[in-house]
Amino acid sequence: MGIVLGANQYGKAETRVVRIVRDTPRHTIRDLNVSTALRGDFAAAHVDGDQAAVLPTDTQKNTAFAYAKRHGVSSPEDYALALSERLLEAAPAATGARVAVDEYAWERIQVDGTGHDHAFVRRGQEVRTATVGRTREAVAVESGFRDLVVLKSTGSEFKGFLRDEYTTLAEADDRILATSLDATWRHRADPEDWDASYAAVRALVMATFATTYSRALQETLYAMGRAVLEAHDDLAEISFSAPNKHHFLVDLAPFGLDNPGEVFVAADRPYGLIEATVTREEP
Ligand SMILES: O=c1[nH]c(=O)c2[nH]c(=O)[nH]c2[nH]1
Repeated sequence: MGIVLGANQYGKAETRVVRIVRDTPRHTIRDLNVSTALRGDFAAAHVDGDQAAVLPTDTQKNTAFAYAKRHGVSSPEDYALALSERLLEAAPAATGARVAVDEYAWERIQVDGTGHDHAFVRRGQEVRTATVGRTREAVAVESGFRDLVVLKSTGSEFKGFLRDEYTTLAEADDRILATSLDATWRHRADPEDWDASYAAVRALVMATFATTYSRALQETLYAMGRAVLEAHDDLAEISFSAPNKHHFLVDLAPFGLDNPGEVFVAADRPYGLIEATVTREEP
């Protein structure tokens, strides 16, 4: 039996691109981590050592910087759309390009109640993500975030679960629910404003987390997904990955203290990992 090359792709991972707009004294900043990959007919490079069709990863990195200037970064999605188009143009052997962008948010430093023109502080919350997958026929855009850490100190229970001889978990009527949420959502139409679309989905996810009584993290994920798809007709699907950051009640009885849901130990590992996609029914 012969040996053949299977699936392959190549590109430059984690190019750190920082774009400042300084046309006026009030600057803006977009801080990106950009990964590009090409796939297609690159068999000769693998099998014969022939680089004729290979657009170097160094060039892909340079293009990421050049496009931050030429095209600009009005949003991670818009930038990734432009960069993916250019990479397909530049590499005729490629059938597909994938551009994945992480964005780190900065906000203006407040001085005497106003945001400074050119001094910023890193906003330490989630990382925003955008991924464009482009072929010569089609383009798909996914937006999302990683590591949005949220917690509610009541309004969450977990009970009525299946028990067997290895089950020791006590039923919880009122527990802490905490997670470091990852989410990605797939667009079926481009919104007018990528930043506004991102902000709206993020806000809705958080509001639903806050206001939905949770009988399990599974129910919370579904509620968040349903709320997003109901409100945003332009989205096809949303997926969540949510580690259940367990908070266990500490037994303070040895110290003569009661503990009605006040002192917890935040456990590190292991953690439950709850994942779900919420999608639309086939027509
Ligand atoms: O929200 C939860 N879902 C589970 O499936 C689960 N399993 C578990 O032990 N605790 C929890 N919590």
